[in-house]
Amino acid sequence: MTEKPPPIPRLRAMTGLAGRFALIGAVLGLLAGSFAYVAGWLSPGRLTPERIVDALSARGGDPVGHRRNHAKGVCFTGTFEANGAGQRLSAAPVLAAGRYPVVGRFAIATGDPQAPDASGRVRSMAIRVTAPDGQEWRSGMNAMPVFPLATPEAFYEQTVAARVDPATGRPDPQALQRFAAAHPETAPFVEWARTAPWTASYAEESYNSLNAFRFVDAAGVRRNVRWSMLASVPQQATTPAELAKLGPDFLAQDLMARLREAPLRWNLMVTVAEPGDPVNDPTRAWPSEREQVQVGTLVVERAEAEANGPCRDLNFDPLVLPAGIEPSEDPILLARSPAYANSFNRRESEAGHLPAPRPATGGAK
Ligand code: HEM
Repeated sequence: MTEKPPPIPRLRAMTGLAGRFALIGAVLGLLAGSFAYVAGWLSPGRLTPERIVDALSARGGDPVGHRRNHAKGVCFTGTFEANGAGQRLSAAPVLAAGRYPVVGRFAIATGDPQAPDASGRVRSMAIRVTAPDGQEWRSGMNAMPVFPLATPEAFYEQTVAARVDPATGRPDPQALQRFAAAHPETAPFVEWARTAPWTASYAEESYNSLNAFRFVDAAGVRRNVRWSMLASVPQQATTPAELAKLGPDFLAQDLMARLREAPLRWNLMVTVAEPGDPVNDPTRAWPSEREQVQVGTLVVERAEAEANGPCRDLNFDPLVLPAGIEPSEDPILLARSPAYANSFNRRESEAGHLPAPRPATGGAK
């Protein structure tokens, strides 16, 4: 039997090198494949954050330099005063009795940063509460009791159906009707939009998490919850026709006028689900008799125009949560985080179109 001569050192070095190149090539190929997968190139029909935000951007004119949804808003700063009652439900540091700084934003759910305020049926409050150890609780809440849709796919389809037809300046009514007929789950939201009073003030609205989350107490016990910021200013019902007479920007003007007189307060109420309550479907409200715990008060002290305000470069990603608060498996909630990141990346990279030059200190967050 003849033995194979050992490879000469140079050849051995080369085969070693070829092996390493092959490995690097394989790793690069895998990486490229994963990027292509995430970007949706391998399955053009798949719904990606990019496609959702493209659809939001295409409803009217693309709001370059602005949020692709809730594009018109105003920044605020204030304090969350936790009373400690929330600690029974969650070990989150911002629920331990104490006062924590807040940066927030009120907005209307529109794709147009110049939309007249009277056109905004859905108003919102977003907050970032920071604990002394740096942990943050970010939350985006809307002033309606339920969300219209239960899946990101339905959200996407509705956004496409609501696209403004350049010929008429309005969405195609037939496309909207077809969408509504195919989505009976929108009924509770539609009923709210038809019957709930319109108000002339962000201060008169209460704001709801709509998605469910999980509170984890110090012993590791998990409970399904939703939360609401309850207004302390009574509602004064008005009509869209009356609101239109107040000019396009009455919401920010009203907020600033009120804050020149005194701070504004909202009570943070946590609602605890019972077994069987729908946790992964924000179109369905929970029964009104569920346990509610008031865990603190949001005190809004100061409002500033968004153009150069402290909320402009913030992403109120609802999955930035402190230890003690976890997401549910609600597909809408899980789709929000990557869509907000995509919208955030677009607007932050459109520096020339930002509402005002970026301040010298402090970048995007
Ligand atoms: C699949 C469902 C949803 C999608 C794709 C979506 C998408 C978006 C996007 C892209 C933004 C702009 C983010 C940014 O540039 O910072 C936004 C803002 C916002 N969304 Fe949603 N959203 C969804 C569902 C919801 C739900 C269920 C709520 C519940 C309350 C909500 C509340 C808000 C609020 C409050 C803002 C404004 C945040 C701010 O003031 O910066 N969204 N949404």
